[in-house]
Amino acid sequence: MSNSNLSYLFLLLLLPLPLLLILYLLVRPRPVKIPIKNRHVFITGGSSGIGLALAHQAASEGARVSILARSLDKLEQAKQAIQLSTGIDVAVFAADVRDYDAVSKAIGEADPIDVLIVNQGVFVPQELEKQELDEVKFMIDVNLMGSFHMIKAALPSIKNNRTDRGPASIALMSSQAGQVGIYGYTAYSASKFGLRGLAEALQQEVIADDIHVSLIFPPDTDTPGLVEENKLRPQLTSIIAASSGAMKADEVAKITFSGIKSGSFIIPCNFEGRLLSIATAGLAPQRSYLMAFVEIVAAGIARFAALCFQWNWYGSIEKWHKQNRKKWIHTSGM
Ligand SMILES: NC(=O)C1=CN([C@@H]2O[C@H](COP(=O)(O)OP(=O)(O)OC[C@H]3O[C@@H](n4cnc5c(N)ncnc54)[C@H](OP(=O)(O)O)[C@@H]3O)[C@@H](O)[C@H]2O)C=CC1
Ligand SMILES: CCCCCCCCCCCCCCCC(=O)[C@@H](N)CO
Repeated sequence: MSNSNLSYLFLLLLLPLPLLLILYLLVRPRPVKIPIKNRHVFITGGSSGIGLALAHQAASEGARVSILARSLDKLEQAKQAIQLSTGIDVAVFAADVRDYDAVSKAIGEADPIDVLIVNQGVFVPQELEKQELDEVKFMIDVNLMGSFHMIKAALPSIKNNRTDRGPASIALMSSQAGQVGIYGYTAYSASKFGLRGLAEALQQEVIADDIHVSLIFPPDTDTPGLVEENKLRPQLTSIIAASSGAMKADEVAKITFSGIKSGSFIIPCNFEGRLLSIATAGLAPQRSYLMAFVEIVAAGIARFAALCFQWNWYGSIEKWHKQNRKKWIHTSGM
């Protein structure tokens, strides 16, 4: 290469630097580190699946841990399992997140909270046309209203009584189905998209109190909840959800805590999740100037990738309908 070509190459490599510098000065809220050790982590839905893995992880990182769910039996089992593997004594609270009085009572009895993880969730996949409104309401009530109840009840204590007045966190368990609507998930996706509106608005309201909001977006994760879900899932739901690789609850828990500790607003869990988060960055807060840089540079490509996924999904839907029409013609003897 000639000398002048080399200097062009050099200039080209320098081109992103001003943008990086601008982003470094620009991103809000500012970066933050949220400690976990010796602090009180309160996890809803902590007796099973992802919540239980979160409780194990928190205990193993030296946190004080509380878990809340409906069934006292499952809570006691979880408590014993965590005690056995980490030696940490977990506090348990039996309450239904749909019952605000029961939630407030639990929060009143618990120690002041430093990190609240609102993880409880229910999922009944079915086409809206077939789904009873009771089921729709059940998902909205547990996943969305239940999260409001938890946050509303816990906020005063997080704000005023937390350990050492250090930075606090409120983390909400969404789903990749809370970033893109998926066949069979009208109610579930709506409940999880709702959490994002809640989280974006809440972050602006609590930033002055040094409280930091996170949203976690896992793909299909191997849990007792997923085993139940799989018994009901429409075939197309499974086909489309398989666009993102499945994970273990332990992996999701590890990623969740590293995201919470770095104050990330959006916490993707796998490679597809990172793509999805770039494609749906929207007006979400971003503390990392490097991630902000990636979002800006990759925006066009991510939109193109999103359109490719939609092409693939609508192709599956079309194919499924064609096959089923054939079956129908066949069975009805036409
Ligand atoms: N597994 C997956 O594929 C994915 C899950 N998610 C989300 O992760 C979260 C956890 O899911 P997962 O671990 O699979 O679920 P599980 O069904 O394994 O566990 C759910 C937990 O929530 C509790 N819970 C359910 N309803 C209520 C209620 N009304 N009040 C209080 N607690 C309740 C359950 O205990 P109890 O029944 O005793 O109340 C249990 O502890 C959910 O928000 C889910 O939407 C996101 C993406 C993928
Ligand atoms: C740029 C474009 C990137 C595209 C990647 C797209 C992948 C989307 C897959 C969505 C999977 C939804 C799983 C829901 C899991 C869940 O919440 C239920 N198991 C209930 O718990």
